[in-house]
Amino acid sequence: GAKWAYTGPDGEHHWSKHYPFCGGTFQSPIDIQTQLLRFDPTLRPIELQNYNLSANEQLTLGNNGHSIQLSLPRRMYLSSLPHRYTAAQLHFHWGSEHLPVGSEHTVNGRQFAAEMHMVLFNSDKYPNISVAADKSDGLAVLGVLIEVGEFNPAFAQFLKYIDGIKYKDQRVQVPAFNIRSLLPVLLDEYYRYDGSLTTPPCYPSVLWTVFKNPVTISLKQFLALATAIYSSHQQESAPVAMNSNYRKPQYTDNRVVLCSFQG
Ligand SMILES: NS(=O)(=O)c1c(F)c(F)c(S(=O)(=O)CCO)c(N[C@H]2CCc3ccccc32)c1F
Ligand SMILES: [Zn+2]
Repeated sequence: GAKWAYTGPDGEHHWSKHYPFCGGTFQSPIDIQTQLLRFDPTLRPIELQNYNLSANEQLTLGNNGHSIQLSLPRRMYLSSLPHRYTAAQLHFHWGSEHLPVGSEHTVNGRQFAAEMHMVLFNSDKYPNISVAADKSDGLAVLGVLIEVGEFNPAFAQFLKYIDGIKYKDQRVQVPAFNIRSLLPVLLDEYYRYDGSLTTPPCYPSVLWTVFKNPVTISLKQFLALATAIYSSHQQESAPVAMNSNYRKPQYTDNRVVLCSFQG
């Protein structure tokens, strides 16, 4: 499809020219206003199956020009939703060295340093993520807010390989690890709403789950994300640093954000 970016003439205010859904409804991310949340007692703790991967298995870590993404094995899935959602990939959104705020979802207007997204597709109904991507019940994304603080040994498991994916379309194989360790401790405290992909083609096909509790990474780990990655190919003369790869909050309109917790 047509190229898009986070700034300049192909930036987010121009996405809808080539990707009409980006100018539509049910868009993500949004600002989560905690005073307007509705507690829903039917929201069960998130349950991931087969996330404890063994080190003799390998995952593909890649730079797709918009983010860094880690492939996930198809045997990993979410079992706590009405349909089985099978894992596809996880990727990140972050700020820049000089502006360490880069999450997509905000909470009461507060933007966090970064955000991790685990993308899953409805494998009860669709054969793969590409077919599921534009179906209203096609995708589920788990969002994890990231703050700068304590060193995160789980993130280190793949961050130590990012010098191999500095440029667009580079990929490396990394030893698999326990993907659960990337998620917050409490999987029963989250926000839930209907939204979209936050990148073109912005399909309104995502059941969003954003965990209430952030995880932390160290400043050094944040800077690795914000300074070591380029959205340009290696052979290009002018390297373009990949940072601030986040879409701004969209209109909530009359969507109600549910929450799985009280108080
Ligand atoms: N923030 S987000 O969760 O909405 C989101 C992204 F931010 C993002 F960058 C990607 S991508 O594939 O890495 C690049 C552009 O699609 C995807 N990729 C998904 C979307 C559709 C699709 C189809 C095949 C493989 C991956 C994806 C995504 F779901
Ligand atoms: Zn994302």
